[in-house]
Amino acid sequence: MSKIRVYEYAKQVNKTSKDIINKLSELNTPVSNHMATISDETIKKLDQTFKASSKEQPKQKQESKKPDNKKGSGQQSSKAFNKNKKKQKKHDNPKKEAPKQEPKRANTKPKQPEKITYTGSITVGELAEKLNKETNEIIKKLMFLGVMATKNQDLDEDALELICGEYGVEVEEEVEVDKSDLTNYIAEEDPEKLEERPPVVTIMGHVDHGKTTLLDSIRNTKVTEGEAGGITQHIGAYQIRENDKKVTFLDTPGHAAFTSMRSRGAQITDIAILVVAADDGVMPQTIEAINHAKAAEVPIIVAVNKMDKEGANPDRVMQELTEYQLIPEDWGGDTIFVNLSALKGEGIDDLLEMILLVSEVEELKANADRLADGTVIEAQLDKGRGSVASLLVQNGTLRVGDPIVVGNTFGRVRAMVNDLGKRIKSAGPSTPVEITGLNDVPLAGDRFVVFKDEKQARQIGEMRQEIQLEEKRGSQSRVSLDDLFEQIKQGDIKDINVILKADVQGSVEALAASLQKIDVEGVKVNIIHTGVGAIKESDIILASASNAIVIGFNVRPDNNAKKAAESEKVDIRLHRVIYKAIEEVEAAMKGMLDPEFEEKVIGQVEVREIFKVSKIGTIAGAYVTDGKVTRDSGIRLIRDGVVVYEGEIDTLKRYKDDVKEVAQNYECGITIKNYNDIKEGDVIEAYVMEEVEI
Ligand SMILES: Nc1nc2c(ncn2[C@@H]2O[C@H](COP(=O)(O)OP(=O)(O)OP(=O)(O)O)[C@@H](O)[C@H]2O)c(=O)[nH]1
Repeated sequence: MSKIRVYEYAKQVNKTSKDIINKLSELNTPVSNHMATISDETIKKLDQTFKASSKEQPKQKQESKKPDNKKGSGQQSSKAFNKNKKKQKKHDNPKKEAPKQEPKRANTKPKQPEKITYTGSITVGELAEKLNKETNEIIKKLMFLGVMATKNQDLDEDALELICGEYGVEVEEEVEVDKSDLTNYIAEEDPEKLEERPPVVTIMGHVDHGKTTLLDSIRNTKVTEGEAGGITQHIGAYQIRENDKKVTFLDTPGHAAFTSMRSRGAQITDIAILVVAADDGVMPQTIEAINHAKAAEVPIIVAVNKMDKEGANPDRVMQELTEYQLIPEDWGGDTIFVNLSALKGEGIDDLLEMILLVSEVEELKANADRLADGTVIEAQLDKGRGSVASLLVQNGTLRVGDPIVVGNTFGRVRAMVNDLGKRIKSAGPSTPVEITGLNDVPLAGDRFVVFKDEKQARQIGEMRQEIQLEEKRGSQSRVSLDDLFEQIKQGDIKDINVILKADVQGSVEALAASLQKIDVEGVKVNIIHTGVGAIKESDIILASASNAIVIGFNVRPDNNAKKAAESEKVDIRLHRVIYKAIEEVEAAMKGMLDPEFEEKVIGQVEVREIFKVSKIGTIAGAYVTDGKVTRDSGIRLIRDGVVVYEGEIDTLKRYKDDVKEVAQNYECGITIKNYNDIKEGDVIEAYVMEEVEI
């Protein structure tokens, strides 16, 4: 028998959940609430009490519920009743009708639906409507069940199930299908058709520990061995053959690419090779790599590299790694360690053997006999070929001519090339290929799905493109230090969001603290994310999502981050000196608050006479030769073509009157603020500052 919950049982025997709970505690099998499940044995005991009399139940229920009807469900039935008796006269009192309702009851019952559905969430009021009940009745029932809720409150799943259970109504959440979601178009797997597939391997480890050398070494010894005549083609991954089995290596070493893929929801790695140099031991990026692999729940094989070097100490590496729960089999753990020299090509066979072993244990499977889906490894625009994307087929078989949606792009697979530069017609699971034929360039980590029908692929692709465009349009234009002023002026931003990456934690903290102290007229720096290490694609995605600028201190963006920053239009600022970084942000903020002004000369005045007045200073008796001079204009005093003073007008008079401006061909008296050394023959140039339209 399947599990039954207290409220379900209560419903079966026409009792309240509370009755059942009380009975259960009497039977010494107490339960915590109405949702508790009851065992078969307990059910038997309950049956003895409740089912023995259940034959009489309906009658009993009707009788016992009679008084109730007036308060609770009675209201509901009166509503239903009124609905059924539309022609009934208005002055009819439903209460009076109550006794008459009784036989009619059976007819009104279908009014309560057998099943209700909802999407997302449902309020008490909405539920009442769906159940065809009065809201008050639902609220009361909920109270009785220990749930306090008002009409407009959302009900959680438990409460919803509970109350619908009380009414004997089935409830189901309707999940809205997102038509643009590619995963909806991946057909359900037929387990019968699953077959072993090659593992996909990523090589990770600390800088200079030999990741690239190892990748090259494997490729050189293994690829060319089997496939003579091929010309190595960099498509982001390659495949080798060992003991008649294939292994796929992603050839962007390091965990940056691995993580940026993961941040986009793509999980393509089956096995991580952790390269640790035997002469150097565990280093910061070794630990990062371990954490990334663990977070992705990918099995790790440790490759202790540079064994040929003097000072190589594999035991030390093993010892150090025990701290991170990577314990060799010899020491009672389950981590595979392989000693090798990538440079000399020694130990490579052992490593491959171990990869095949782990992959066997992992039981990696796929179905080649279906439409393909997988992930973009990398993509770019090629001048001659247009959009070129390297894809890893993860399931199914990809064929030339297939209608395909890749991320927000779509098309038909026009040409397909493998890692040896050979044109191929089809590619099965775990195969990396490079394709052309897409209408645009997708991003690394994007998912691809093949469609049967080209029309549908186009439709879905266009829908996805449209959504992406909408998102772009809807999102604020990106902040950049260059146009910060404009955006603040328009009231678009109040805080400047910053993502901070630095080489060491100390710098992160110092820079973050200083940036946060900047306050230019209420506009502040808001640090939304900090981290140590290179600027990664995930930083850019975060910046793009939160309209932030990225500041890198002694670090640089990796390639994926650069590409993403370009496409997402995220402003990256790189610095090597802390105060310069602070200065730049502060200057941009001040710049934005002090709008740019441009000087505009409005007139020329000739000094013709000088009057020295003891209390006032020097007054220039002058004549406006060109334009005009105004009371609030700035002035430049020019003597023999040289600016001798720059300042402001103090007083401007015509005869004895203060005036605001004096026009061309008029005489005036001028004093200059804080300056008395005016001479006959000087020229006063008057100018104003005008705000520049940006
Ligand atoms: N002696 C010796 N040197 C090695 C071995 N493997 C790699 N090296 C050397 O170590 C240096 C770094 O190797 P890479 O393969 O570039 O290291 P990496 O981990 O890819 O470095 P990054 O790409 O900078 O992270 C190079 O000078 C290699 O020649 C090895 O097995 N033995």
